[in-house]
Amino acid sequence: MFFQAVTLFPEMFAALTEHGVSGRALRQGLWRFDTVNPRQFADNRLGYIDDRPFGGGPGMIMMAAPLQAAIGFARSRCQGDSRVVYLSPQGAPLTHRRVAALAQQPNLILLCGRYEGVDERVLQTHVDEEISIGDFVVSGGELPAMMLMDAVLRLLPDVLGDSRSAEQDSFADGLLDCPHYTRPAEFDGMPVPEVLMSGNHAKIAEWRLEQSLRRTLSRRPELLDGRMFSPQEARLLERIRKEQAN
Ligand SMILES: c1cc(-c2cnc[nH]2)ccn1
Repeated sequence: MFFQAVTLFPEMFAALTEHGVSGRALRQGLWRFDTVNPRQFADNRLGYIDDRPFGGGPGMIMMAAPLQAAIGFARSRCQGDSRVVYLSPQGAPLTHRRVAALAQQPNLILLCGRYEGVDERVLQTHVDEEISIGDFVVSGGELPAMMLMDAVLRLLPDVLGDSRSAEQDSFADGLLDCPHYTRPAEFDGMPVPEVLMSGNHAKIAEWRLEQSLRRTLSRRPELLDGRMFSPQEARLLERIRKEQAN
């Protein structure tokens, strides 16, 4: 996977490239990263890359030409297909399913806007999809881009070192994750659920699945809409729903 970020703040991406699982994987060569700063493509002496919005209104808009040139340069560095993603509150919500699809791409170019946004004409001609990480506005696309990158990188082979971790993540099976515990066995007078100390791996797995179903049903019931259930999941759901009905 070759990630490129079109960004006015390339140094922000150190959060991913110099730290944690993603930084280690980068050093191991499991993925590649580079940035392109639109300011180097400004077609004026002072490096302007934004201007006032036609029609008036607050703030500035990023101009189309420097962004188009930056995206073109990023694409020229890709071997094979590349996909351009613009991070914006107007985009389609990022879900695990979308992350898994993006993880299949060899080259992803992430366009990070600043100011009040970017000229619509570059979105219409050079962006393949718009993605939102939530219904809120932040100062720019860089943090949303890093969240998308982190979620994608966790799904790449060998990045986590233990593939079970990604499978256990919330949403990996369409359910919220179960509760987790570690030492001490009693903390602040609160014990660890006995089943987790039993050494019975089948019972532990069933307890964890039941907890995931309970948590999903109570916190995000819409995630269960249209989802297929295994016989074990259906049995556990039936038991939970009966219990809640009484
Ligand atoms: C993706 C991008 C953004 C965003 C980009 N620039 C300001 N906010 C917000 C949510 N999801």
